[in-house]
Amino acid sequence: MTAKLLDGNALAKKLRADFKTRAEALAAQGTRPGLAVILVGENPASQVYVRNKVNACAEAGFHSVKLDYPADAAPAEVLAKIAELNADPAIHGILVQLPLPPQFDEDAVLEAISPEKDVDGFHAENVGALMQGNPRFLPCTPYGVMKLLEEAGGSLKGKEAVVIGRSNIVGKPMAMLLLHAGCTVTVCHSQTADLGFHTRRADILVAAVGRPRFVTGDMVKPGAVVIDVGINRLPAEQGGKLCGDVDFDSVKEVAGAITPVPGGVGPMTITMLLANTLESAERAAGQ
Ligand SMILES: NC(=O)C1=CN([C@@H]2O[C@H](COP(=O)(O)OP(=O)(O)OC[C@H]3O[C@@H](n4cnc5c(N)ncnc54)[C@H](OP(=O)(O)O)[C@@H]3O)[C@@H](O)[C@H]2O)C=CC1
Ligand SMILES: Nc1nc(=O)c2c([nH]1)NC[C@@H]1CN(c3ccc(C(=O)N[C@@H](CCC(=O)O)C(=O)O)cc3)C=[N+]21
Ligand SMILES: [Mg+2]
Repeated sequence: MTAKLLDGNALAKKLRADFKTRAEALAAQGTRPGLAVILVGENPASQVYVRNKVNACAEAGFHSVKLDYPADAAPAEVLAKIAELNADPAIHGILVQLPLPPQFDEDAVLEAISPEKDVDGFHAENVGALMQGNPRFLPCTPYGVMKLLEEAGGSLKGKEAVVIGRSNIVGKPMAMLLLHAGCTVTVCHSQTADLGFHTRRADILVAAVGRPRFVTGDMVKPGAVVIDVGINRLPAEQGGKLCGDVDFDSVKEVAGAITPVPGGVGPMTITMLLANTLESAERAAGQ
């Protein structure tokens, strides 16, 4: 292995210790940071992430509430709960786990969250603010990736960054943060002609594709920083393990630095959710 391992668990641990100190200080003044997580349906992967989020809150001394709804829940019921949480002074962050079941209009649900409590950064007002360069909350996964890049060291200015994926929750905000950091950014997707041409030019390569081991060593520029956002569960006959969108074994021999899965971007996503919730609580307390 030639690549340096970018350890998301270690960085998450370091940052969360600081958040805990700040949360205790704020609580001593009467404001304990509070996060509400809404989960609709029984998707087992979503249940794991939501449980991780709630546990992370408890460890950092945050207040949290987990609200579970059955897969056939009426959208009006969830929207009424969001309105209640918007008005609840003990709650500084509201997260609705995506994807939602088909009877829901996802955009309508995201717009119902108060932008001041939208710690995912998915509300249209916050997406617009990010694009204009005045972000209120940075979306957690791209924010976590920026922290990992900081840890990798070196300036981002003038670097070639290539993002594979253009979703609203990862690819697009990731490209925006890299652009603001001074990278020259290319966004690739399923219609990109000659993906390898782009990826082999990348000093920083971010894979958010949703396909196991999609990025192989031959697609990577020697010395590049490779960030694996993908979370894929392999079928039972292949061991049932989690794996990323990057073929770790071949890419680690070419890249200069690489994130593992698990233990890379995933724990940093949860960490930046805590960061945003704390920030929101500090704003609510007038700090
Ligand atoms: N670690 C974490 O904290 C998080 C991890 N994830 C994981 O990250 C991955 C991506 O998530 P998300 O963005 O929501 O996924 P989406 O399915 O919404 O987006 C995937 C993107 O990959 C593109 N794509 C698909 N196939 C190809 C291909 N053959 N060549 C080039 N591009 C392709 C799609 O292109 P097109 O737009 O043309 O369809 C799309 O833009 C998933 O594995 C997900 O589980 C997601 C969120 C947080
Ligand atoms: N409104 C909303 N906000 C999100 O931030 C959001 C979402 N919906 N829907 C789904 C994706 C996915 N996501 C992950 C978070 C943590 C891990 C994580 O902790 N991963 C661990 C392993 C977890 C495991 O063992 O399964 C790791 O990579 O080490 C993974 C994925 C947040 N998402
Ligand atoms: Mg999607």
